[in-house]
Amino acid sequence: MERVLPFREDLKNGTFWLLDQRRLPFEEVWVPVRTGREMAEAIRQMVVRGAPAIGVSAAFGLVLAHLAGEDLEEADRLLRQSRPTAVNLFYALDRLRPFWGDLEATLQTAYALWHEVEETEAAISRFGSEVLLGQVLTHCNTGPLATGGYGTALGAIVEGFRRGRVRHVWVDETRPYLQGARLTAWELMRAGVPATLVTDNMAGFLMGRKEVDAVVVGVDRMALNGDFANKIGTYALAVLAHHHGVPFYAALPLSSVDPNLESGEGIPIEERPAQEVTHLMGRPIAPEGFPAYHPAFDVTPHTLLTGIITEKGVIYPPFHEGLRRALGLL
Ligand SMILES: CSC[C@@H](O)[C@@H](O)C(=O)COP(=O)(O)O
Repeated sequence: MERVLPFREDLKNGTFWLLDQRRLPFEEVWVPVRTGREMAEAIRQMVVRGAPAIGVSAAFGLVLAHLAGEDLEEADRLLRQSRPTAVNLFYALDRLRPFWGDLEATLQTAYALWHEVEETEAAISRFGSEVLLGQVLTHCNTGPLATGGYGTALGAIVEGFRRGRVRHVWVDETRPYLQGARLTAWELMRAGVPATLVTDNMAGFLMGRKEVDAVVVGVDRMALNGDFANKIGTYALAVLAHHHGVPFYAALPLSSVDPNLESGEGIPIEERPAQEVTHLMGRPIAPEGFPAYHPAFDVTPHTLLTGIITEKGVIYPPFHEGLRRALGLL
């Protein structure tokens, strides 16, 4: 089954198209983006989301700013402010900065970033498929829609199914934004992988019944010691897995590691509008005006991790050493 990518380029017409992920799986609507400012707004509003996809989109956002004759410093600033947690956004913009004076080089770097997403995720899928077996539980959405490539955690799951290792997937609905119910379920259905949707609070029940052989999730930003930020709810899942002795893996490209952070304490956590908690798909589910809190990510300490699946292989403890070696810092 062909994967659906979150974007397609039409730069000769000055346009980068985004598949509006807010409307999936009900409607497939493509949104044209023509400036860096528009791209920053699309990222903020989660038309496109998922750490690697945000990185590639931001890179093309800067290309659009170039083409549209915008002030690049301003476009770069707006893009950097769009979403704070996924480090891929900053990684991509940092990679482009040296080439600002040269449109062709900026463009080639944006394509290179996209190509690297594909290459690294093919490897992550391969390495990840080798450690997954039986029934796997995943959280949020980490498939092609979240990356522009094959996916990280979901890439490993789909490859594991193709190799006859993964038998069935438990899909966390992922409150409050429902990336699991809306996007992961859609992608697994298209890929023909047997899967069942559960609400986030069912994981403990399933683990208690020995219905989960492994948990695998994606990453928005990992520190050098292996602590990592991912979609809110990941930490609770890791604690449950630890309690039940269920292996817990994080899958990521090494570009999602922030080489400036020694531990997870310094990871900025995005706070999103309370309305995303008080409303479900635009409909209220709480008394009008009732306060709500919406941290969009949480930080899982590395002590709860079994292994880190990267494009260079699976890293096991001690993570600080393995990560530094993989990054070429040792
Ligand atoms: C391969 S995507 C990894 C993460 O970006 C993913 O798990 C996640 O948390 C996405 O959050 P989102 O808020 O939908 O951008």
